[in-house]
This record gives sequence, structure tokens and C-alpha cells, in this order.
Amino acid sequence: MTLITDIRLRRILDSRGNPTVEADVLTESGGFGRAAAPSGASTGEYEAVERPPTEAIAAAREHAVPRLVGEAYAGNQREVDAILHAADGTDDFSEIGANSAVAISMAAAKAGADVLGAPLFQHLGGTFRGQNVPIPLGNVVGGGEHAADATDIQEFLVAPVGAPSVEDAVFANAQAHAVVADLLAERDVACGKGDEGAWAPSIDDSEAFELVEAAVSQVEDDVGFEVGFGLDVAGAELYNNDSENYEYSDENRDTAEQIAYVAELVEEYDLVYVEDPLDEDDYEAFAQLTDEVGDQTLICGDDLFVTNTDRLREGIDRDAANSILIKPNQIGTLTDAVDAIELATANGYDSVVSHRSGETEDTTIAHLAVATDVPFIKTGAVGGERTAKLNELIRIADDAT
Ligand SMILES: C=C(OP(=O)(O)O)C(=O)O
Ligand SMILES: [Mg+2]
Repeated sequence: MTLITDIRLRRILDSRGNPTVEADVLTESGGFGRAAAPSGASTGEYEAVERPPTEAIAAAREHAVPRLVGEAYAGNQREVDAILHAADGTDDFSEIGANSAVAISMAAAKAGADVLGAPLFQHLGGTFRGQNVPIPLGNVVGGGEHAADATDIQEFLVAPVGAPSVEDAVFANAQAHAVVADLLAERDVACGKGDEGAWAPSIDDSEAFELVEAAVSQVEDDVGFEVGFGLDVAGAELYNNDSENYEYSDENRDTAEQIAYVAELVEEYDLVYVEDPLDEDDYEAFAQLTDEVGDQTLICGDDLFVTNTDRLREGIDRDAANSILIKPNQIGTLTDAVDAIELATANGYDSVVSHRSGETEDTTIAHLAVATDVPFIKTGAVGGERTAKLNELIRIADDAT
């Protein structure tokens, strides 16, 4: 029934105005799935390779499409994804592009769900999933690679950890985003938004901490449940391999100083989440920080792990973190992403399913997060390509997908 009969690939726009790959998968019994690849800006060095969309599409048409059409069943995700790997023939999708691979992988999953007449999360996770919807981490202030002339730390994330429902959590994040705008206006700080819809003011990190702390506490008082905050430091972007320093606008920190700085931030602001506090090659420094504050907060590896089970296994062996960011396009298929989540869960790591800075209206990650029962999803606070996922989570909780 889910035999793939056609795959169509095209270039569409992403949220930055760049081209990305969209895939349609059609099946014998009329099933249809459509998905689009997101795209990172602060990409990890060890991610699967994103090719320019025109090249990725041509290569996938030549190598992958003929192996899938009339051969594979969209309902059998592992088979589809294994064929994508075999068709590519490299270990980083540098032939067909991780952007073509992930678009086809996700579109096949949607086609499989369509044939079943089931929501995507249920097709991916089984009938007992759907009761737990992850708490969204909402980016309200940011800079780094996502905005020019803004904070050094890439993302200040609101974490409504006490929210009784995903709907309450989504609205708390949006409220915090609005409160930050009011606080900036009171200070006469003009600003635009970064790639993920967070405010991107030209302020230093210490002022951003002050603002986000104030916004979070105002929202917490208003909503009556616990709202914390966290960070994506994007440490690899700050780290200079030559100077061996983390280079901030106002000062440089060596690795020991960076560990002490982040540990202090965790204490001072009671941070519930810290992503990529250190460089993507420095498992040892990650392990030191996790040893110091890992019992108080999530230390999450994004560029460190790149959704890759080999890198995650090394991290687990070295006690480098206690959580992993999951971005399907970092590794190229849903199977690989789910394998990373399962390895994490088996070893006591929390998984955080995540968007990319360049996004589309695609909602696959909302379903993936529910299907795999992860505690958190990071997908922005406002902006159409972000609210596409947030609103889908509300629909899933309302049994309306
Ligand atoms: C979402 C992120 O940014 P990008 O997509 O640019 O890697 C991130 O670093 O977590
Ligand atoms: Mg990150």
C-alpha cells in the first residue's frame, strides 16, 4: 500500500530567503507526504553536508529517486532511510546532500502516516504516544551568527518548565518575547529581530541577562507557574582555535575561565538549560562543566554531538553532558535522529528536538518530538516558520492533527 510511486523535488524559499529542498512522496494507494529541509547558520563542523539545493536535487534525482520509486515502502522508514544512505554512498551525505536526504526521509514518513490515516507522531511513535507534549524553549534575545551587532551569546531561551500544558507554555514564551520588547523600549534601545525571531538588540550579554531575567520573572508572576531560562552559548562560534580563547566583544576567556564563567551563570540565574557552552571539539571541558553543574541544569550538546550516535557515544563514555540537541538535518534521516534519541534515553540523557535558524513551514519536528517522548523542543517563540511548529504542538495536544 505504501509503495513509493513518485518522488518530486523542488527548490523553495526558507525563512532567510534562501533556497532549500522540498520533497513530495507519493504512494501506490494515493498517500502523499511533503517536507522541506531546514538550514543552519551556526553549523557544527561534524554535521552531514548540505549541498546547494540545485546540486542536491540533481544528485538525489540521479542516485536516490530511482532506488526508491517502485522499490521502497514509505511506511517502512528504516528501509527508506537505509536506501538513502546506500544511494548516497558517503558517510556524511555529501553526494545527494543532507538537505535532499532529510526532505525525502521526512516526506516519506508523512506519506506513510497519510496512508494509515494517522497523525505523523503516531505513525513514528506508536499508538501510546501523544499524551506527553514537550515544553518549548523560546528564543527571546539573540545574536551570535543569527544577527549582526547583537549579543555574543547566541540565544537567550525562555523555559516555562512549570507550564501545565503546551498551550500555556507557548503563550508564556510569546509573552516573555513581548515583555522584552517593552523593556527595551523603556531603555530606548531600538532593535530588529534575528533569524529565529528573537530580539537582536545591540546590548552586551550582561544587559541581556538582566532583561531576560526581569521578563521571565514578570511572566512567571503573571501566569502563576515556574518559568526559567536558559542559553545556547554556541561556544564553537566564540572559540578561536589559534588564540585558544573564547572571544567575547568585551573580553577573552581561556577554557578554564569559560567553564568558571558558565558555572557562575548557572548559579546566578538558576539556568535550567545550557547548550554548547564550550567548543565542539572539547569533550573534556564539557565533562568538567557537567561535573560542576550537571546536577542543577541541562548541559546540552548541539555542535558537540550533531545528532550523531558515534559522537554521542563518545560523550556518554566521557560524561561530557546530560542532554543532546536533535536536528534531523544534521544527520540526514529520521532513522538516524531517532537512533540518537534512543541512545540518549538509554543512557539517561534528555533529548531536545530542535529547529534550525533557516526554517520553513514544515512541522515534522513537532511530531518527532511527541513521537519520541522528549521533554523539550527548541523552536523559537514567534514568527510564522516558528509558530508553524508551536501551533502544531497545540493541535497535537488537542487531538486535532
Ligand atoms: C538552531 C541553532 O542554530 P543553527 O540552525 O544556525 O545551527 C542552534 O545553534 O541551535
Ligand atoms: Mg545550538
